[in-house]
Amino acid sequence: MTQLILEHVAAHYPESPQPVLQDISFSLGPRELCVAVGPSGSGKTTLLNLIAGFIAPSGGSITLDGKPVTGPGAERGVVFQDDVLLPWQNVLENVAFGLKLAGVARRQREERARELLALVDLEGFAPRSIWQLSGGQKQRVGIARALAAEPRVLLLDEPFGALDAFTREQMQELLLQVWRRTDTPVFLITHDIEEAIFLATELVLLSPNPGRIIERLPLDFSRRYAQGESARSLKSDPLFIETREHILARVFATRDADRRDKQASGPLTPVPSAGDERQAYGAGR
Ligand SMILES: Nc1ncnc2c1ncn2[C@@H]1O[C@H](COP(=O)(O)OP(=O)(O)OP(=O)(O)O)[C@@H](O)[C@H]1O
Repeated sequence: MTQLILEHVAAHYPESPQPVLQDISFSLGPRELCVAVGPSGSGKTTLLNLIAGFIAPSGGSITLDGKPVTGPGAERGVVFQDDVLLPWQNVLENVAFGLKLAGVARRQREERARELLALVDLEGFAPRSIWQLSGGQKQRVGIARALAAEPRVLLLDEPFGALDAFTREQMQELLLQVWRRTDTPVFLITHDIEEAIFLATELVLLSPNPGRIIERLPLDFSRRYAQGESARSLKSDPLFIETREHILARVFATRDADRRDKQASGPLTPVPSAGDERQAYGAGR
């Protein structure tokens, strides 16, 4: 049973005067989908990069099934916001690329890639070129490619951030279908609070300066979706709206505290309107 455990993790870039992340502890187990949400600069990407093994923590520990994470590895599949697919290869070859590098025979890897394309609703797209795909389709290829090596954990860095609102909602539902069918634990970061509440079985709310967890919230909207409730009815459920307003209030409260600290020590910064801010956190729809 997969278990990713972070204990008192800290991160410090040599250039920055204070830690970027401080005292981060949480775990991710089977059938869980952990979403880290927080304003820009709260360290979301840094956290994902630590789990992926792209950077090393300056304190604390990260283990996957008891083994310390010391660098990138095939047991952690990563999908980025602007997933870089190989433009000179077709869709099938892109999905099978990691398997080719791992020495898997052509027939086997193509069979596996076709299964994954079916999983992300891209049957029939195998021979297409990358430039013939929409943004949402490219992200689906990215998810299929990340799953090809049968990772024990799937890590997604703002995977739907560049998509229009409609495609984004479709992709959220697709991700939940993939999550339910593969049983792969997922760690996802986003700045979109509504997306976080819809997808998470546990929501981790980060606050900046230094990045730290200010709230952990168990949620069950994604499980209810997996059991057949529609996304629309879940997102208009009074509990969903109450949770969204609660998280927004916490984000604004820490933002205000942060701004007071900055104004006490420097020149005034322009204050965005409340509407702009709700939009920035995906709550203006
Ligand atoms: N390679 C780096 N070197 C130095 N500082 C960095 C580096 N990467 C990020 N930072 C700083 O660390 C802080 C957290 O950045 P990070 O990208 O992890 O936050 P984020 O929450 O993902 O932000 P966003 O939502 O804007 O992507 C920021 O202040 C950023 O400037």
